[in-house]
Amino acid sequence: MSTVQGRLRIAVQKSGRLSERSLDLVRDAGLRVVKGNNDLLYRVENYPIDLLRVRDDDIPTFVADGVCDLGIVGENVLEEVRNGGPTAEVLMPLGFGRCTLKIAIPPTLAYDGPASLDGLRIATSYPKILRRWLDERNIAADIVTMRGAVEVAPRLKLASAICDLVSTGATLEANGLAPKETVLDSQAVLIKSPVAPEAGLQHLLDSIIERMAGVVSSQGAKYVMLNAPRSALAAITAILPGAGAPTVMPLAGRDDAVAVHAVCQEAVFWETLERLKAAGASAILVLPIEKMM
Ligand SMILES: Nc1ncnc2c1ncn2[C@@H]1O[C@H](COP(=O)(O)OP(=O)(O)OP(=O)(O)O)[C@@H](O)[C@H]1O
Ligand SMILES: O=P(O)(O)OC[C@H]1O[C@H](OP(=O)(O)OP(=O)(O)O)[C@H](O)[C@@H]1O
Ligand SMILES: [Mg+2]
Repeated sequence: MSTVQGRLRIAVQKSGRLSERSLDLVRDAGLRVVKGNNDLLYRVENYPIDLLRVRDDDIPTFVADGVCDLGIVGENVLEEVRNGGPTAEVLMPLGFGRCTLKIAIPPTLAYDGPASLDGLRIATSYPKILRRWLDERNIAADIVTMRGAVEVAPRLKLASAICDLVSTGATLEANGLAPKETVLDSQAVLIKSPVAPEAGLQHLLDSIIERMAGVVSSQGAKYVMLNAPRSALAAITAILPGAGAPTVMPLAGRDDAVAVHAVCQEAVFWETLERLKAAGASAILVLPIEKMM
């Protein structure tokens, strides 16, 4: 049994880059989170659920071992912590915490592809992922494991290259390093324990997962309504970004035109509206979607 005293547990990062968005997801799924005196555990007041707030490195293990039923963690951490034992199941990517694990070098180092790393020392917080990447390419390099501030390693002559997370690239630039290889693309994912909750909580667990999937898929989605000449219907439908089959309805007193309603899964830009208008659409409305299931 993974649960304690009839409550589900969700592991989230306590304080860091994923904390706020993880809490947002939990709240958007309809869970009312109460911050009590206990910093490690936040209670959900409208369901028997607790949020366990921990270091992100511990989340995969907590979920794999059944200490928590669900967890929100970066793919980079999940990959690094992976061992031979039971593993958490990845349910879905969450669309935030996007970053890339990259190998970067100072400009003074000659670089002509991954083979140039042979015989070098590379500093990283992700020794296992890096070792696998190097082994797959038959590169023999030394790995220096650092917990943080990896980007200073070349300046301290601790290593010739680094392998670290990058999003905007500002940290690399500030340290005079240039990215050369992508080792892993990462984002936050929802993970589930292989250990089933007690029978009475299975339904709640399924429902929370379904709600979270709804929150994620409605992110950025828009509801588009417009009027279109019947003759331009095919052209207009083709312009709507990421829309399935739209709903087409008659317009009172107008045989030549229809109303079109569609859920667009991709961003609807001003350019999209201009193209729709040029194709004959009028009275175009773009509305946010609050919930989707
Ligand atoms: N620059 C970035 N941009 C976007 N996402 C990032 C960036 N750096 C890291 N991340 C993602 O956010 C996760 C958490 O990053 P953070 O820096 O808060 O971790 P941490 O310092 O290891 O925190 P903890 O104290 O929980 O161990 C990373 O594992 C990664 O998935
Ligand atoms: O490409 P950038 O946008 O500059 O982001 C990259 C930086 O972000 C991460 O560190 P973070 O700021 O989370 O601090 P940490 O090293 O203390 O975890 C990562 O380790 C890099 O240092
Ligand atoms: Mg960490």
